Amino acid sequence: MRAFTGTQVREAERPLLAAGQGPALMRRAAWGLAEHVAAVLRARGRVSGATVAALVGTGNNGGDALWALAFLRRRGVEAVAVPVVRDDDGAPRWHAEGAAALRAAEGRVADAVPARAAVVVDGILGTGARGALTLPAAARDLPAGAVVVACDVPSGADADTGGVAGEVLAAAHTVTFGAVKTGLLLGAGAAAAGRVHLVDIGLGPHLPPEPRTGLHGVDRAAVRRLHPAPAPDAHKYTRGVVGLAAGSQRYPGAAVLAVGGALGAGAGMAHLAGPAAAQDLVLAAHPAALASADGPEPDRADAWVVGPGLGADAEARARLERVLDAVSAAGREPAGAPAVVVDASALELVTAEQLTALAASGARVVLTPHAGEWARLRDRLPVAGAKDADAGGAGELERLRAWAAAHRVTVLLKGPRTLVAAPDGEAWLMRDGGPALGTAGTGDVLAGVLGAVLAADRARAVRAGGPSPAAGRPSTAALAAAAAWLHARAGTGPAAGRGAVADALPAAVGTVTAALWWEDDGRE
Ligand SMILES: NC(=O)C1=CN([C@@H]2O[C@H](COP(=O)(O)OP(=O)(O)OC[C@H]3O[C@@H](n4cnc5c(N)ncnc54)[C@H](O)[C@@H]3O)[C@@H](O)[C@H]2O)[C@@H](O)CC1
Repeated sequence: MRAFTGTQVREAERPLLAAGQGPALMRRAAWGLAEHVAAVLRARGRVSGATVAALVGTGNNGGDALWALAFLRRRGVEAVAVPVVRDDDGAPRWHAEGAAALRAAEGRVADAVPARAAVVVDGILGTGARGALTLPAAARDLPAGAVVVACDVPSGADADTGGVAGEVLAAAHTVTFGAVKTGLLLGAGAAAAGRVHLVDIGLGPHLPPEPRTGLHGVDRAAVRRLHPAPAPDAHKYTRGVVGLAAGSQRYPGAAVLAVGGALGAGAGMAHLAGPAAAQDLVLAAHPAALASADGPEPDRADAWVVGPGLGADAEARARLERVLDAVSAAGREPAGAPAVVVDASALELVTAEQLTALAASGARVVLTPHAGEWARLRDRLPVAGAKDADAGGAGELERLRAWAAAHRVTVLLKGPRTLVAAPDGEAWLMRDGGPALGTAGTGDVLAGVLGAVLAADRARAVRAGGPSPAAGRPSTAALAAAAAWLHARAGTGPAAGRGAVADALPAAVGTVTAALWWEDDGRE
């Protein structure tokens, strides 16, 4: 799935409209809308005899709603159109052909939504909305039991950003046309959209093809491609070695969680670089792990995870530097630089110069802040244009993209929904997380999972003859999204431990990864 801004969808429609296909597109959209409304009615009882009202605005969004009412009328629905704008002479100001279709189907026009309405279609505003909306009176007192189904976009939500400048009409379902709009997935727009259903109206070939536009969604099938089962002849080195600079005298537990995440996600080897206290805990919890003061040999690691439980003292800074030096040095080796995950404490320490050096080394670099770390990162390493954007919706996405581009690193912003943005603008949204993962320590596990996913990718590339960004190699942002999906499934799916405490998460990651890899040969 890839979502596009409302503006991109309007661009895609333009040649079709110029070719006179507007009415056909509208009928296709309205047909899909009517189908979804009928499904809602069926789930609640009968279609025929039910009442559906539509709040109808002045533009094509209202036109869709009028056509949908006309189609529903033919299925025995009582169809009631409520115009939200009337001219001085009292005539509704709305889509003329849509209104004619409704009249021909013997639909009604009323000033208010009847109390018996089972569904209210919101056809007030779609992608043509500009600025703040004040809800019309007819949208204020809807019958308590009526299900609101938004036509294309919930009125009041910005189809590009998900921002809501004024009022918004919250829906249980949004039936959207041509492509999922980013504003339905982000910010307040996502909250107002309810469940999103896509109706294909044939825009596919006209939408921008480049991966850096739009917003990618991640699902199980994508993760199977991005983090595939090891090759039949795989061994620990070809499955990827993860080095972890994690844990400290003060925070040894973070090392246990990060190492657990890496092992759970199937790393061939996880090797802690840390102080004695962290080494002891890691080995007690994960006998399969290695632990030493310095971690793997610089040319052995396929990915480094630096930061969980590192602390903020001079020693932490020195450990971060050691990892970054090792990565930059390895960048000159034939095998190229290992990937780096910069997490937790390391996000508070890393400098702009270090990020520049990492980018120059050719390493895949992913920073994994949560909201608080992201705010501090932006303050500490500011980027022009990325500061004042509206943080409520896709403003956040644009800010992430701008920051990632300026520092030439991929950023994974974790939270109930996780956004990933790459320097070239490629962006991913992972929506399967949620509050179950909002406890201390889950981020450490994610850092380890991401380390394993990046390490496996590099090890595959080395085997294939070199880690240069050969065609067909997945993007860093895609790999980061895959790691976030594994982590979210582990925290929220059937594999999640009771109470969803981070301590149980690595084992759940193992269950999810094993199911992903071996399900076809019955080893689940
Ligand atoms: N263009 C196309 O090819 C297709 C468009 N479709 C529908 O058309 C919609 C876009 O239609 P339009 O471009 O006519 O735009 P809309 O119907 O979204 O809104 C435009 C109207 O709303 C008014 N308006 C804008 N902002 C307002 C605000 N803040 N408060 C009050 N009134 C405001 C404008 O003055 C204008 O009259 C899409 O969302 C979709 O539902 C579909 O029929 C599919 C095909």
